Amino acid sequence: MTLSVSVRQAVGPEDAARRNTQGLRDGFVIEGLFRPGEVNLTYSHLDRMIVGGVAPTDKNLEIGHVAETGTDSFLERREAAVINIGGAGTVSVGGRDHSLGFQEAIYIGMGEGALGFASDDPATPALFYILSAPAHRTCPTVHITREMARKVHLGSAEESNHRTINQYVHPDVCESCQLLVGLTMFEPGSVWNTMPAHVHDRRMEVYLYFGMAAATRIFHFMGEPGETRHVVLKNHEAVLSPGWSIHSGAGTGRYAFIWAMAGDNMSFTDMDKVPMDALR
Ligand SMILES: O=C(O)C(=O)C[C@H](O)C(=O)CO
Ligand SMILES: [Zn+2]
Repeated sequence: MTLSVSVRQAVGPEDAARRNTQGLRDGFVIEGLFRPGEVNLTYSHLDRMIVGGVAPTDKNLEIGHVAETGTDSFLERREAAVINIGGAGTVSVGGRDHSLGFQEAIYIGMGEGALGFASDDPATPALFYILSAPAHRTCPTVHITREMARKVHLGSAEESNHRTINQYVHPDVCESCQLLVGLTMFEPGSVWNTMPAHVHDRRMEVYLYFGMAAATRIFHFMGEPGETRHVVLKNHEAVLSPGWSIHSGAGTGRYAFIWAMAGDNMSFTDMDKVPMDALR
């Protein structure tokens, strides 16, 4: 089977607070995203965000019909973004090929038809990370380079959170209906992301952690501010964040992460900051 889809129902805060470690992972953590030669999608009922990984080897892979969307083709009523975090590869959109190098992205507008994926060299396969949300109009498909991303510098070495947020799918870079996508990178020695923490009930969010050594782990914090929990994540694991949950992490070593949001508005800065005294 080259295409598999798993469905995640929405989990509320009271339910999450009662779950043990495995229960939290079952509800929120996405493991095994990049399986060689496969397309692996998770359909989340949080704003109907689809989170996927495609790792082509010697054969090209395709996303055409996805039964869970109830439409003839995957993008009939959806938009998507793809970021490559592996070797060089090609994404075919509506019959046109786009070469994507490491950390390059493509925004794909609604109605573009089937998507094709290929690696330039099966020995160093491309790792295409996919995010897709329902759309209400077609925005132009745009190839987004690392240079095009809007940069926001945050934090400091003293607070161990000196980092740059690279906003790839953002109104200042390209149009989209509801997707906002970016990639956060750290200065050496900085390990904390998104602390002080925030919530945004208007939008869900999903984090994919990558660029980690095999033994590195992320302690990812989630939950309502007064009822926090954590999950321990390794390289290439993603975690879903409902609007009511903080989403913050600390790494035991070097890492980067891709964040993506969908929901009621497109305002990256629309966040409710959580005062330190409110965290428990
Ligand atoms: O490092 C950070 O802080 C982030 O990257 C935060 C995310 O972009 C986010 O949570 C946006 O709502
Ligand atoms: Zn956020």
